[in-house]
Amino acid sequence: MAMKNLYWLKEMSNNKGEGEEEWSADLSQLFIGSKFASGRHSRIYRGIYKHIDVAIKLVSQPEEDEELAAQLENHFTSEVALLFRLHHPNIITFVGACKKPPVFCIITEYLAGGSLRSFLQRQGPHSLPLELVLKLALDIAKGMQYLHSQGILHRDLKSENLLLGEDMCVKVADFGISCLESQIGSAKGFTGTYRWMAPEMIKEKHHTKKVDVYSFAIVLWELLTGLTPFENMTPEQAAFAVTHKNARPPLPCDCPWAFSNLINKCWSSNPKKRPHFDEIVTILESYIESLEKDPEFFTNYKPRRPRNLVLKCLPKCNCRHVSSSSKS
Ligand SMILES: Nc1ncnc2c1ncn2[C@@H]1O[C@H](COP(=O)(O)OP(=O)(O)OP(=O)(O)O)[C@@H](O)[C@H]1O
Repeated sequence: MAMKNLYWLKEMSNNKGEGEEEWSADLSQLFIGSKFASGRHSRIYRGIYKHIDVAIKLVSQPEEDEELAAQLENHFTSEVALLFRLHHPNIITFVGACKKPPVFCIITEYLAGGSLRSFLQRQGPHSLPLELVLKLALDIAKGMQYLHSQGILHRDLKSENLLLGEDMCVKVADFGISCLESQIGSAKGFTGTYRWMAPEMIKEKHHTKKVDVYSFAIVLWELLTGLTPFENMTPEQAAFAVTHKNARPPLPCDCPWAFSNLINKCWSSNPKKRPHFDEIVTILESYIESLEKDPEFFTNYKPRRPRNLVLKCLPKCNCRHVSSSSKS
């Protein structure tokens, strides 16, 4: 599928008329089918583009709200520019786009499994086998590792924006509020989703790639529990609890150490303490390898103590001894 799309994309970009962008789709080759989903400002249709099964996101600009219309146009332009340059098995494949105001459309591959959120809702709480949690988490982490390697922040990572393809392969989608690391502005007036949003972003402070690592922790929690984060709160109450009470969704009491350890690091309130996706991918791959060797891995796993913690635990007299002897 990805190869096919790349081929068409290349062909499309070789035959552009005046005023058309490299990514412009040939609308005479597009067949729009029925609507199957909606976003806050969009409707998503199934369709066929040059014999490929596609999803078509149609965004209509509201005539009565100029500010919102301008914002939606910005999101569209930035989403297309970013999608156009991304090629990875865990990132949704871009097919083409069309900008004919007041209608904008983005055409991507169609992912029959729908969103991870709806999949988790269908499965019910606490029902995914840990092997599957690991596989899905690794797919997401690999997609995010690639995105960050391209200098891009997603900024709206959540189970609704993760889509399931064949063989339960997860792909990261919806780059409407993503941006280049080199162009991060303030998070003021941000339209991301509070339940998944890092505290520094809720506070509209300076933010980094690490906001995606925080959101990844919440998604990992969703995979383990099948629940909605901060379910009994409104999004605003959740934002308040996260920023002022350092609240996080409760980990299940039977949550294996291997996961709670990783989640606690990833949603740390200090962004610098959150690992990079390179490290997360390595950790998840090591878990998969260990699980293959030892089916009891999750029961037997004990986190290694950091070295400075061992020093802190030494009896005081030993510490004094160490410091006095090093002085002399
Ligand atoms: N390529 C696709 N294949 C299958 N389903 C899709 C695809 N694209 C979108 N969807 C479905 O449509 C929903 C909304 O898509 P998307 O998040 O891209 O729209 P949006 O307008 O950006 O939404 P919002 O602004 O509310 O986040 C997804 O959660 C998913 O269920």
